Amino acid sequence: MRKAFISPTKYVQGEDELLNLGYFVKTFGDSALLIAHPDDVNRVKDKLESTKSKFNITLVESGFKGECSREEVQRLQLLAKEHACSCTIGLGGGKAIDTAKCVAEGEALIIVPTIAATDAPTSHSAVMYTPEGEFDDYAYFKQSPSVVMIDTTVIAKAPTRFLVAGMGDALSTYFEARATSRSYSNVNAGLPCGVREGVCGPAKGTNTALALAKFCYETLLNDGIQAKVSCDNNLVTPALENIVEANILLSGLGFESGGLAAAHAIHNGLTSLEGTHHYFHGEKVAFCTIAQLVLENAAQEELNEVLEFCAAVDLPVCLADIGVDSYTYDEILSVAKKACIAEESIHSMPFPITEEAVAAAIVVADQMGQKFKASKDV
Ligand SMILES: NC(=O)c1ccc[n+]([C@@H]2O[C@H](COP(=O)([O-])OP(=O)(O)OC[C@H]3O[C@@H](n4cnc5c(N)ncnc54)[C@H](O)[C@@H]3O)[C@@H](O)[C@H]2O)c1
Ligand SMILES: [Zn+2]
Repeated sequence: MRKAFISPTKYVQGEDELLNLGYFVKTFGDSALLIAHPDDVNRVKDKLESTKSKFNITLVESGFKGECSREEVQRLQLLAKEHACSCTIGLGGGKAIDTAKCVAEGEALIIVPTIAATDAPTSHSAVMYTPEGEFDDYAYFKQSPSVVMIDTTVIAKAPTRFLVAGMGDALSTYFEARATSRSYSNVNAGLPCGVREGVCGPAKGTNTALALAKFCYETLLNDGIQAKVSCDNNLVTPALENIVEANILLSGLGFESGGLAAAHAIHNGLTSLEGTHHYFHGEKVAFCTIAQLVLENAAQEELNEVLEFCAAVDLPVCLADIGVDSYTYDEILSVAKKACIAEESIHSMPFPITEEAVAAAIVVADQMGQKFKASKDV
């Protein structure tokens, strides 16, 4: 059986790690294109100035506009060429990071997340949008980033809601990898080699990736609550460090090499409900994890464990928690239809999928979440 595993060449995290950025730039040359929103640059301005002068490098600021679109990628690639930059840096949230991946096209790329809200940093893929923010396409590159470096002091100072959303994204990782492994479905780590070009065929997940995904879930249960309190107080603690690692490294390796299944497909389906648009990716994924557990009729004990965790760290457990206060069955069926299109990862579940079964799982997950909340209120 053909299996694949993919990861960044180097992952490093620590307090004030940003001060070492110049060292990593220097391994490629003397200058880097800095893809970052001006607000995010300002947040870490002192550290950037310090590393620039210590390592004698130039950072070409790009005024990133905030969306990973074809137009923005083209503009930034021209800028990199004009300034003959030796490498690309993506600094900020998932959108700046994905844009940097598109600009670098798998070469000489340093990723510096300033929030731990998604598992985008380590992956060799990017999600592209139109300049207006509508989904456009997925892009896959020949390699993952060369370096992923995380300054935990910066993450601890960012609003806690980002860290908690990252826990929501990481929450689905084990359950989706487990489903993918049970169905022997293909994983993203096998892309783009083969599948698109027809060269060497798709690949299944490794035992390694499944073990990392499981450890990701265990870390959330062990350290999630304390990490949230640490972030509320802008402090770095071992628990916060463990959660940063879980949200970014374990979840990133887990989803790319372990596989996605129902939770992320239902998340994509939910974009058809306007109310959800104001919520973060990971917040929606948390509810969708509950929906996947209902869809696969997971043990009640497991469902309760996930509900307890979500409630403890303030992640959504029902549709009202992600902006959907009321709905009709037809609206939920249209979410399910979108989640079930042929290309979606929901077909990695280890049993045949119907739109009606998915709609039922969403409604029942919502009811379970509401009941759980009500039981906590009394
Ligand atoms: N490629 C992948 O593998 C992958 C995986 C998951 C998500 N994604 C993509 O990631 C994107 C979502 O990422 P996101 O949730 O990080 O959103 P985002 O990139 O839009 O960032 C959210 C906001 O936080 C701000 N920000 C960054 N650092 C900050 C800090 N320290 N303090 C305060 N604010 C700060 C950003 O400027 C931005 O305004 C989506 O486009 C999604 O498709 C990609
Ligand atoms: Zn995700």
